[in-house]
Amino acid sequence: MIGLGLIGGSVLRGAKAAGRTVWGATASKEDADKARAEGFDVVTVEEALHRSAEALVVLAVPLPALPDLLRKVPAGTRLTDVTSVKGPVHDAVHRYAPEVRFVGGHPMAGTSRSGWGAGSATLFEGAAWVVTPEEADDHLNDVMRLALDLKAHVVPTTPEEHDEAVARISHLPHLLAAVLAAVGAGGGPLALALAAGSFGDGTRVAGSRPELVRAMCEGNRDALLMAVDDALGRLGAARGSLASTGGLQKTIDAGHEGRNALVSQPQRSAVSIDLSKPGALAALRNLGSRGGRVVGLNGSTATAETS
Ligand SMILES: O=C(O)C(=O)C[C@]1(C(=O)O)C=C[C@@H](O)C=C1
Repeated sequence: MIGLGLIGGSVLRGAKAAGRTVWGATASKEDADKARAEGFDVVTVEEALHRSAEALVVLAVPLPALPDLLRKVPAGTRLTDVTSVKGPVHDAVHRYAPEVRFVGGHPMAGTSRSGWGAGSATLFEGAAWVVTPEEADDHLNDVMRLALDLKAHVVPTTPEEHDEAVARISHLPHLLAAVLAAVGAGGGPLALALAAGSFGDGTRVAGSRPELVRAMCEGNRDALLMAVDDALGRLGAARGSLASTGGLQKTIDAGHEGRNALVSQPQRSAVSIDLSKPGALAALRNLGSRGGRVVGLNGSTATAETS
């Protein structure tokens, strides 16, 4: 594990709790000291990469730190990551570490707190863990096994589809939370004194570390711009309705439907995917694109649920 912040620290703790042999490395002395105090084996980044020949290496560093790190990764290393954007990470791996074996990863869990102290072994329980494989092979199986050990379910897809989806459901919400928090605070002390559930829920992630949010949003610029345009179009229509034309109900109904689709439990059917057969990669991507997920792995057979 390289990077021992919220996500890296949680993967390290969860993997240890699942009975794996783990070690971590971080450039942050503060996170390293805290992890060592909890009994974790923390080494230098160089030592972690040196030990990496037999290990699955998880990179949990912010996107801007990846190129320098990737240049140091030995050829043949089995690598995954937890970065919230996938297209730029795949591009960086192809460019700076073309000889490594890489499966992109993104666990869909977090809190607005950061650093080793905010992590927990159970952070990923019940969460979606995206994988963006370029091949269906033993390395992909190892990455999926890690996610399943941490009690997440695996959603396989392509980097492009991932980036478009998370622009809508993660990066845009962070921007909207920032805007909403600023608008609310603009109402002064009375507005903040009255703030209750809706303001608190809608602005929670505005409490995240600003530089991490910026890196996340800028890392997915193109897809996020499209999501922002969609949001501005809807907000503009809502404003027009409110100011003059009527029809506000349409905007609110569309939101109500979107929320219902999120909270309603889809009917899921169980399927098996033989990962040793040609066509397994397409079958996995197809599963994920339709909202399905892998929930178990037995040898080279994935147990999956379609939605
Ligand atoms: O729950 C939170 O605090 C989060 O922000 C988690 C969240 C998100 O839901 O947008 C944020 C970034 C991660 O890459 C995945 C998930």
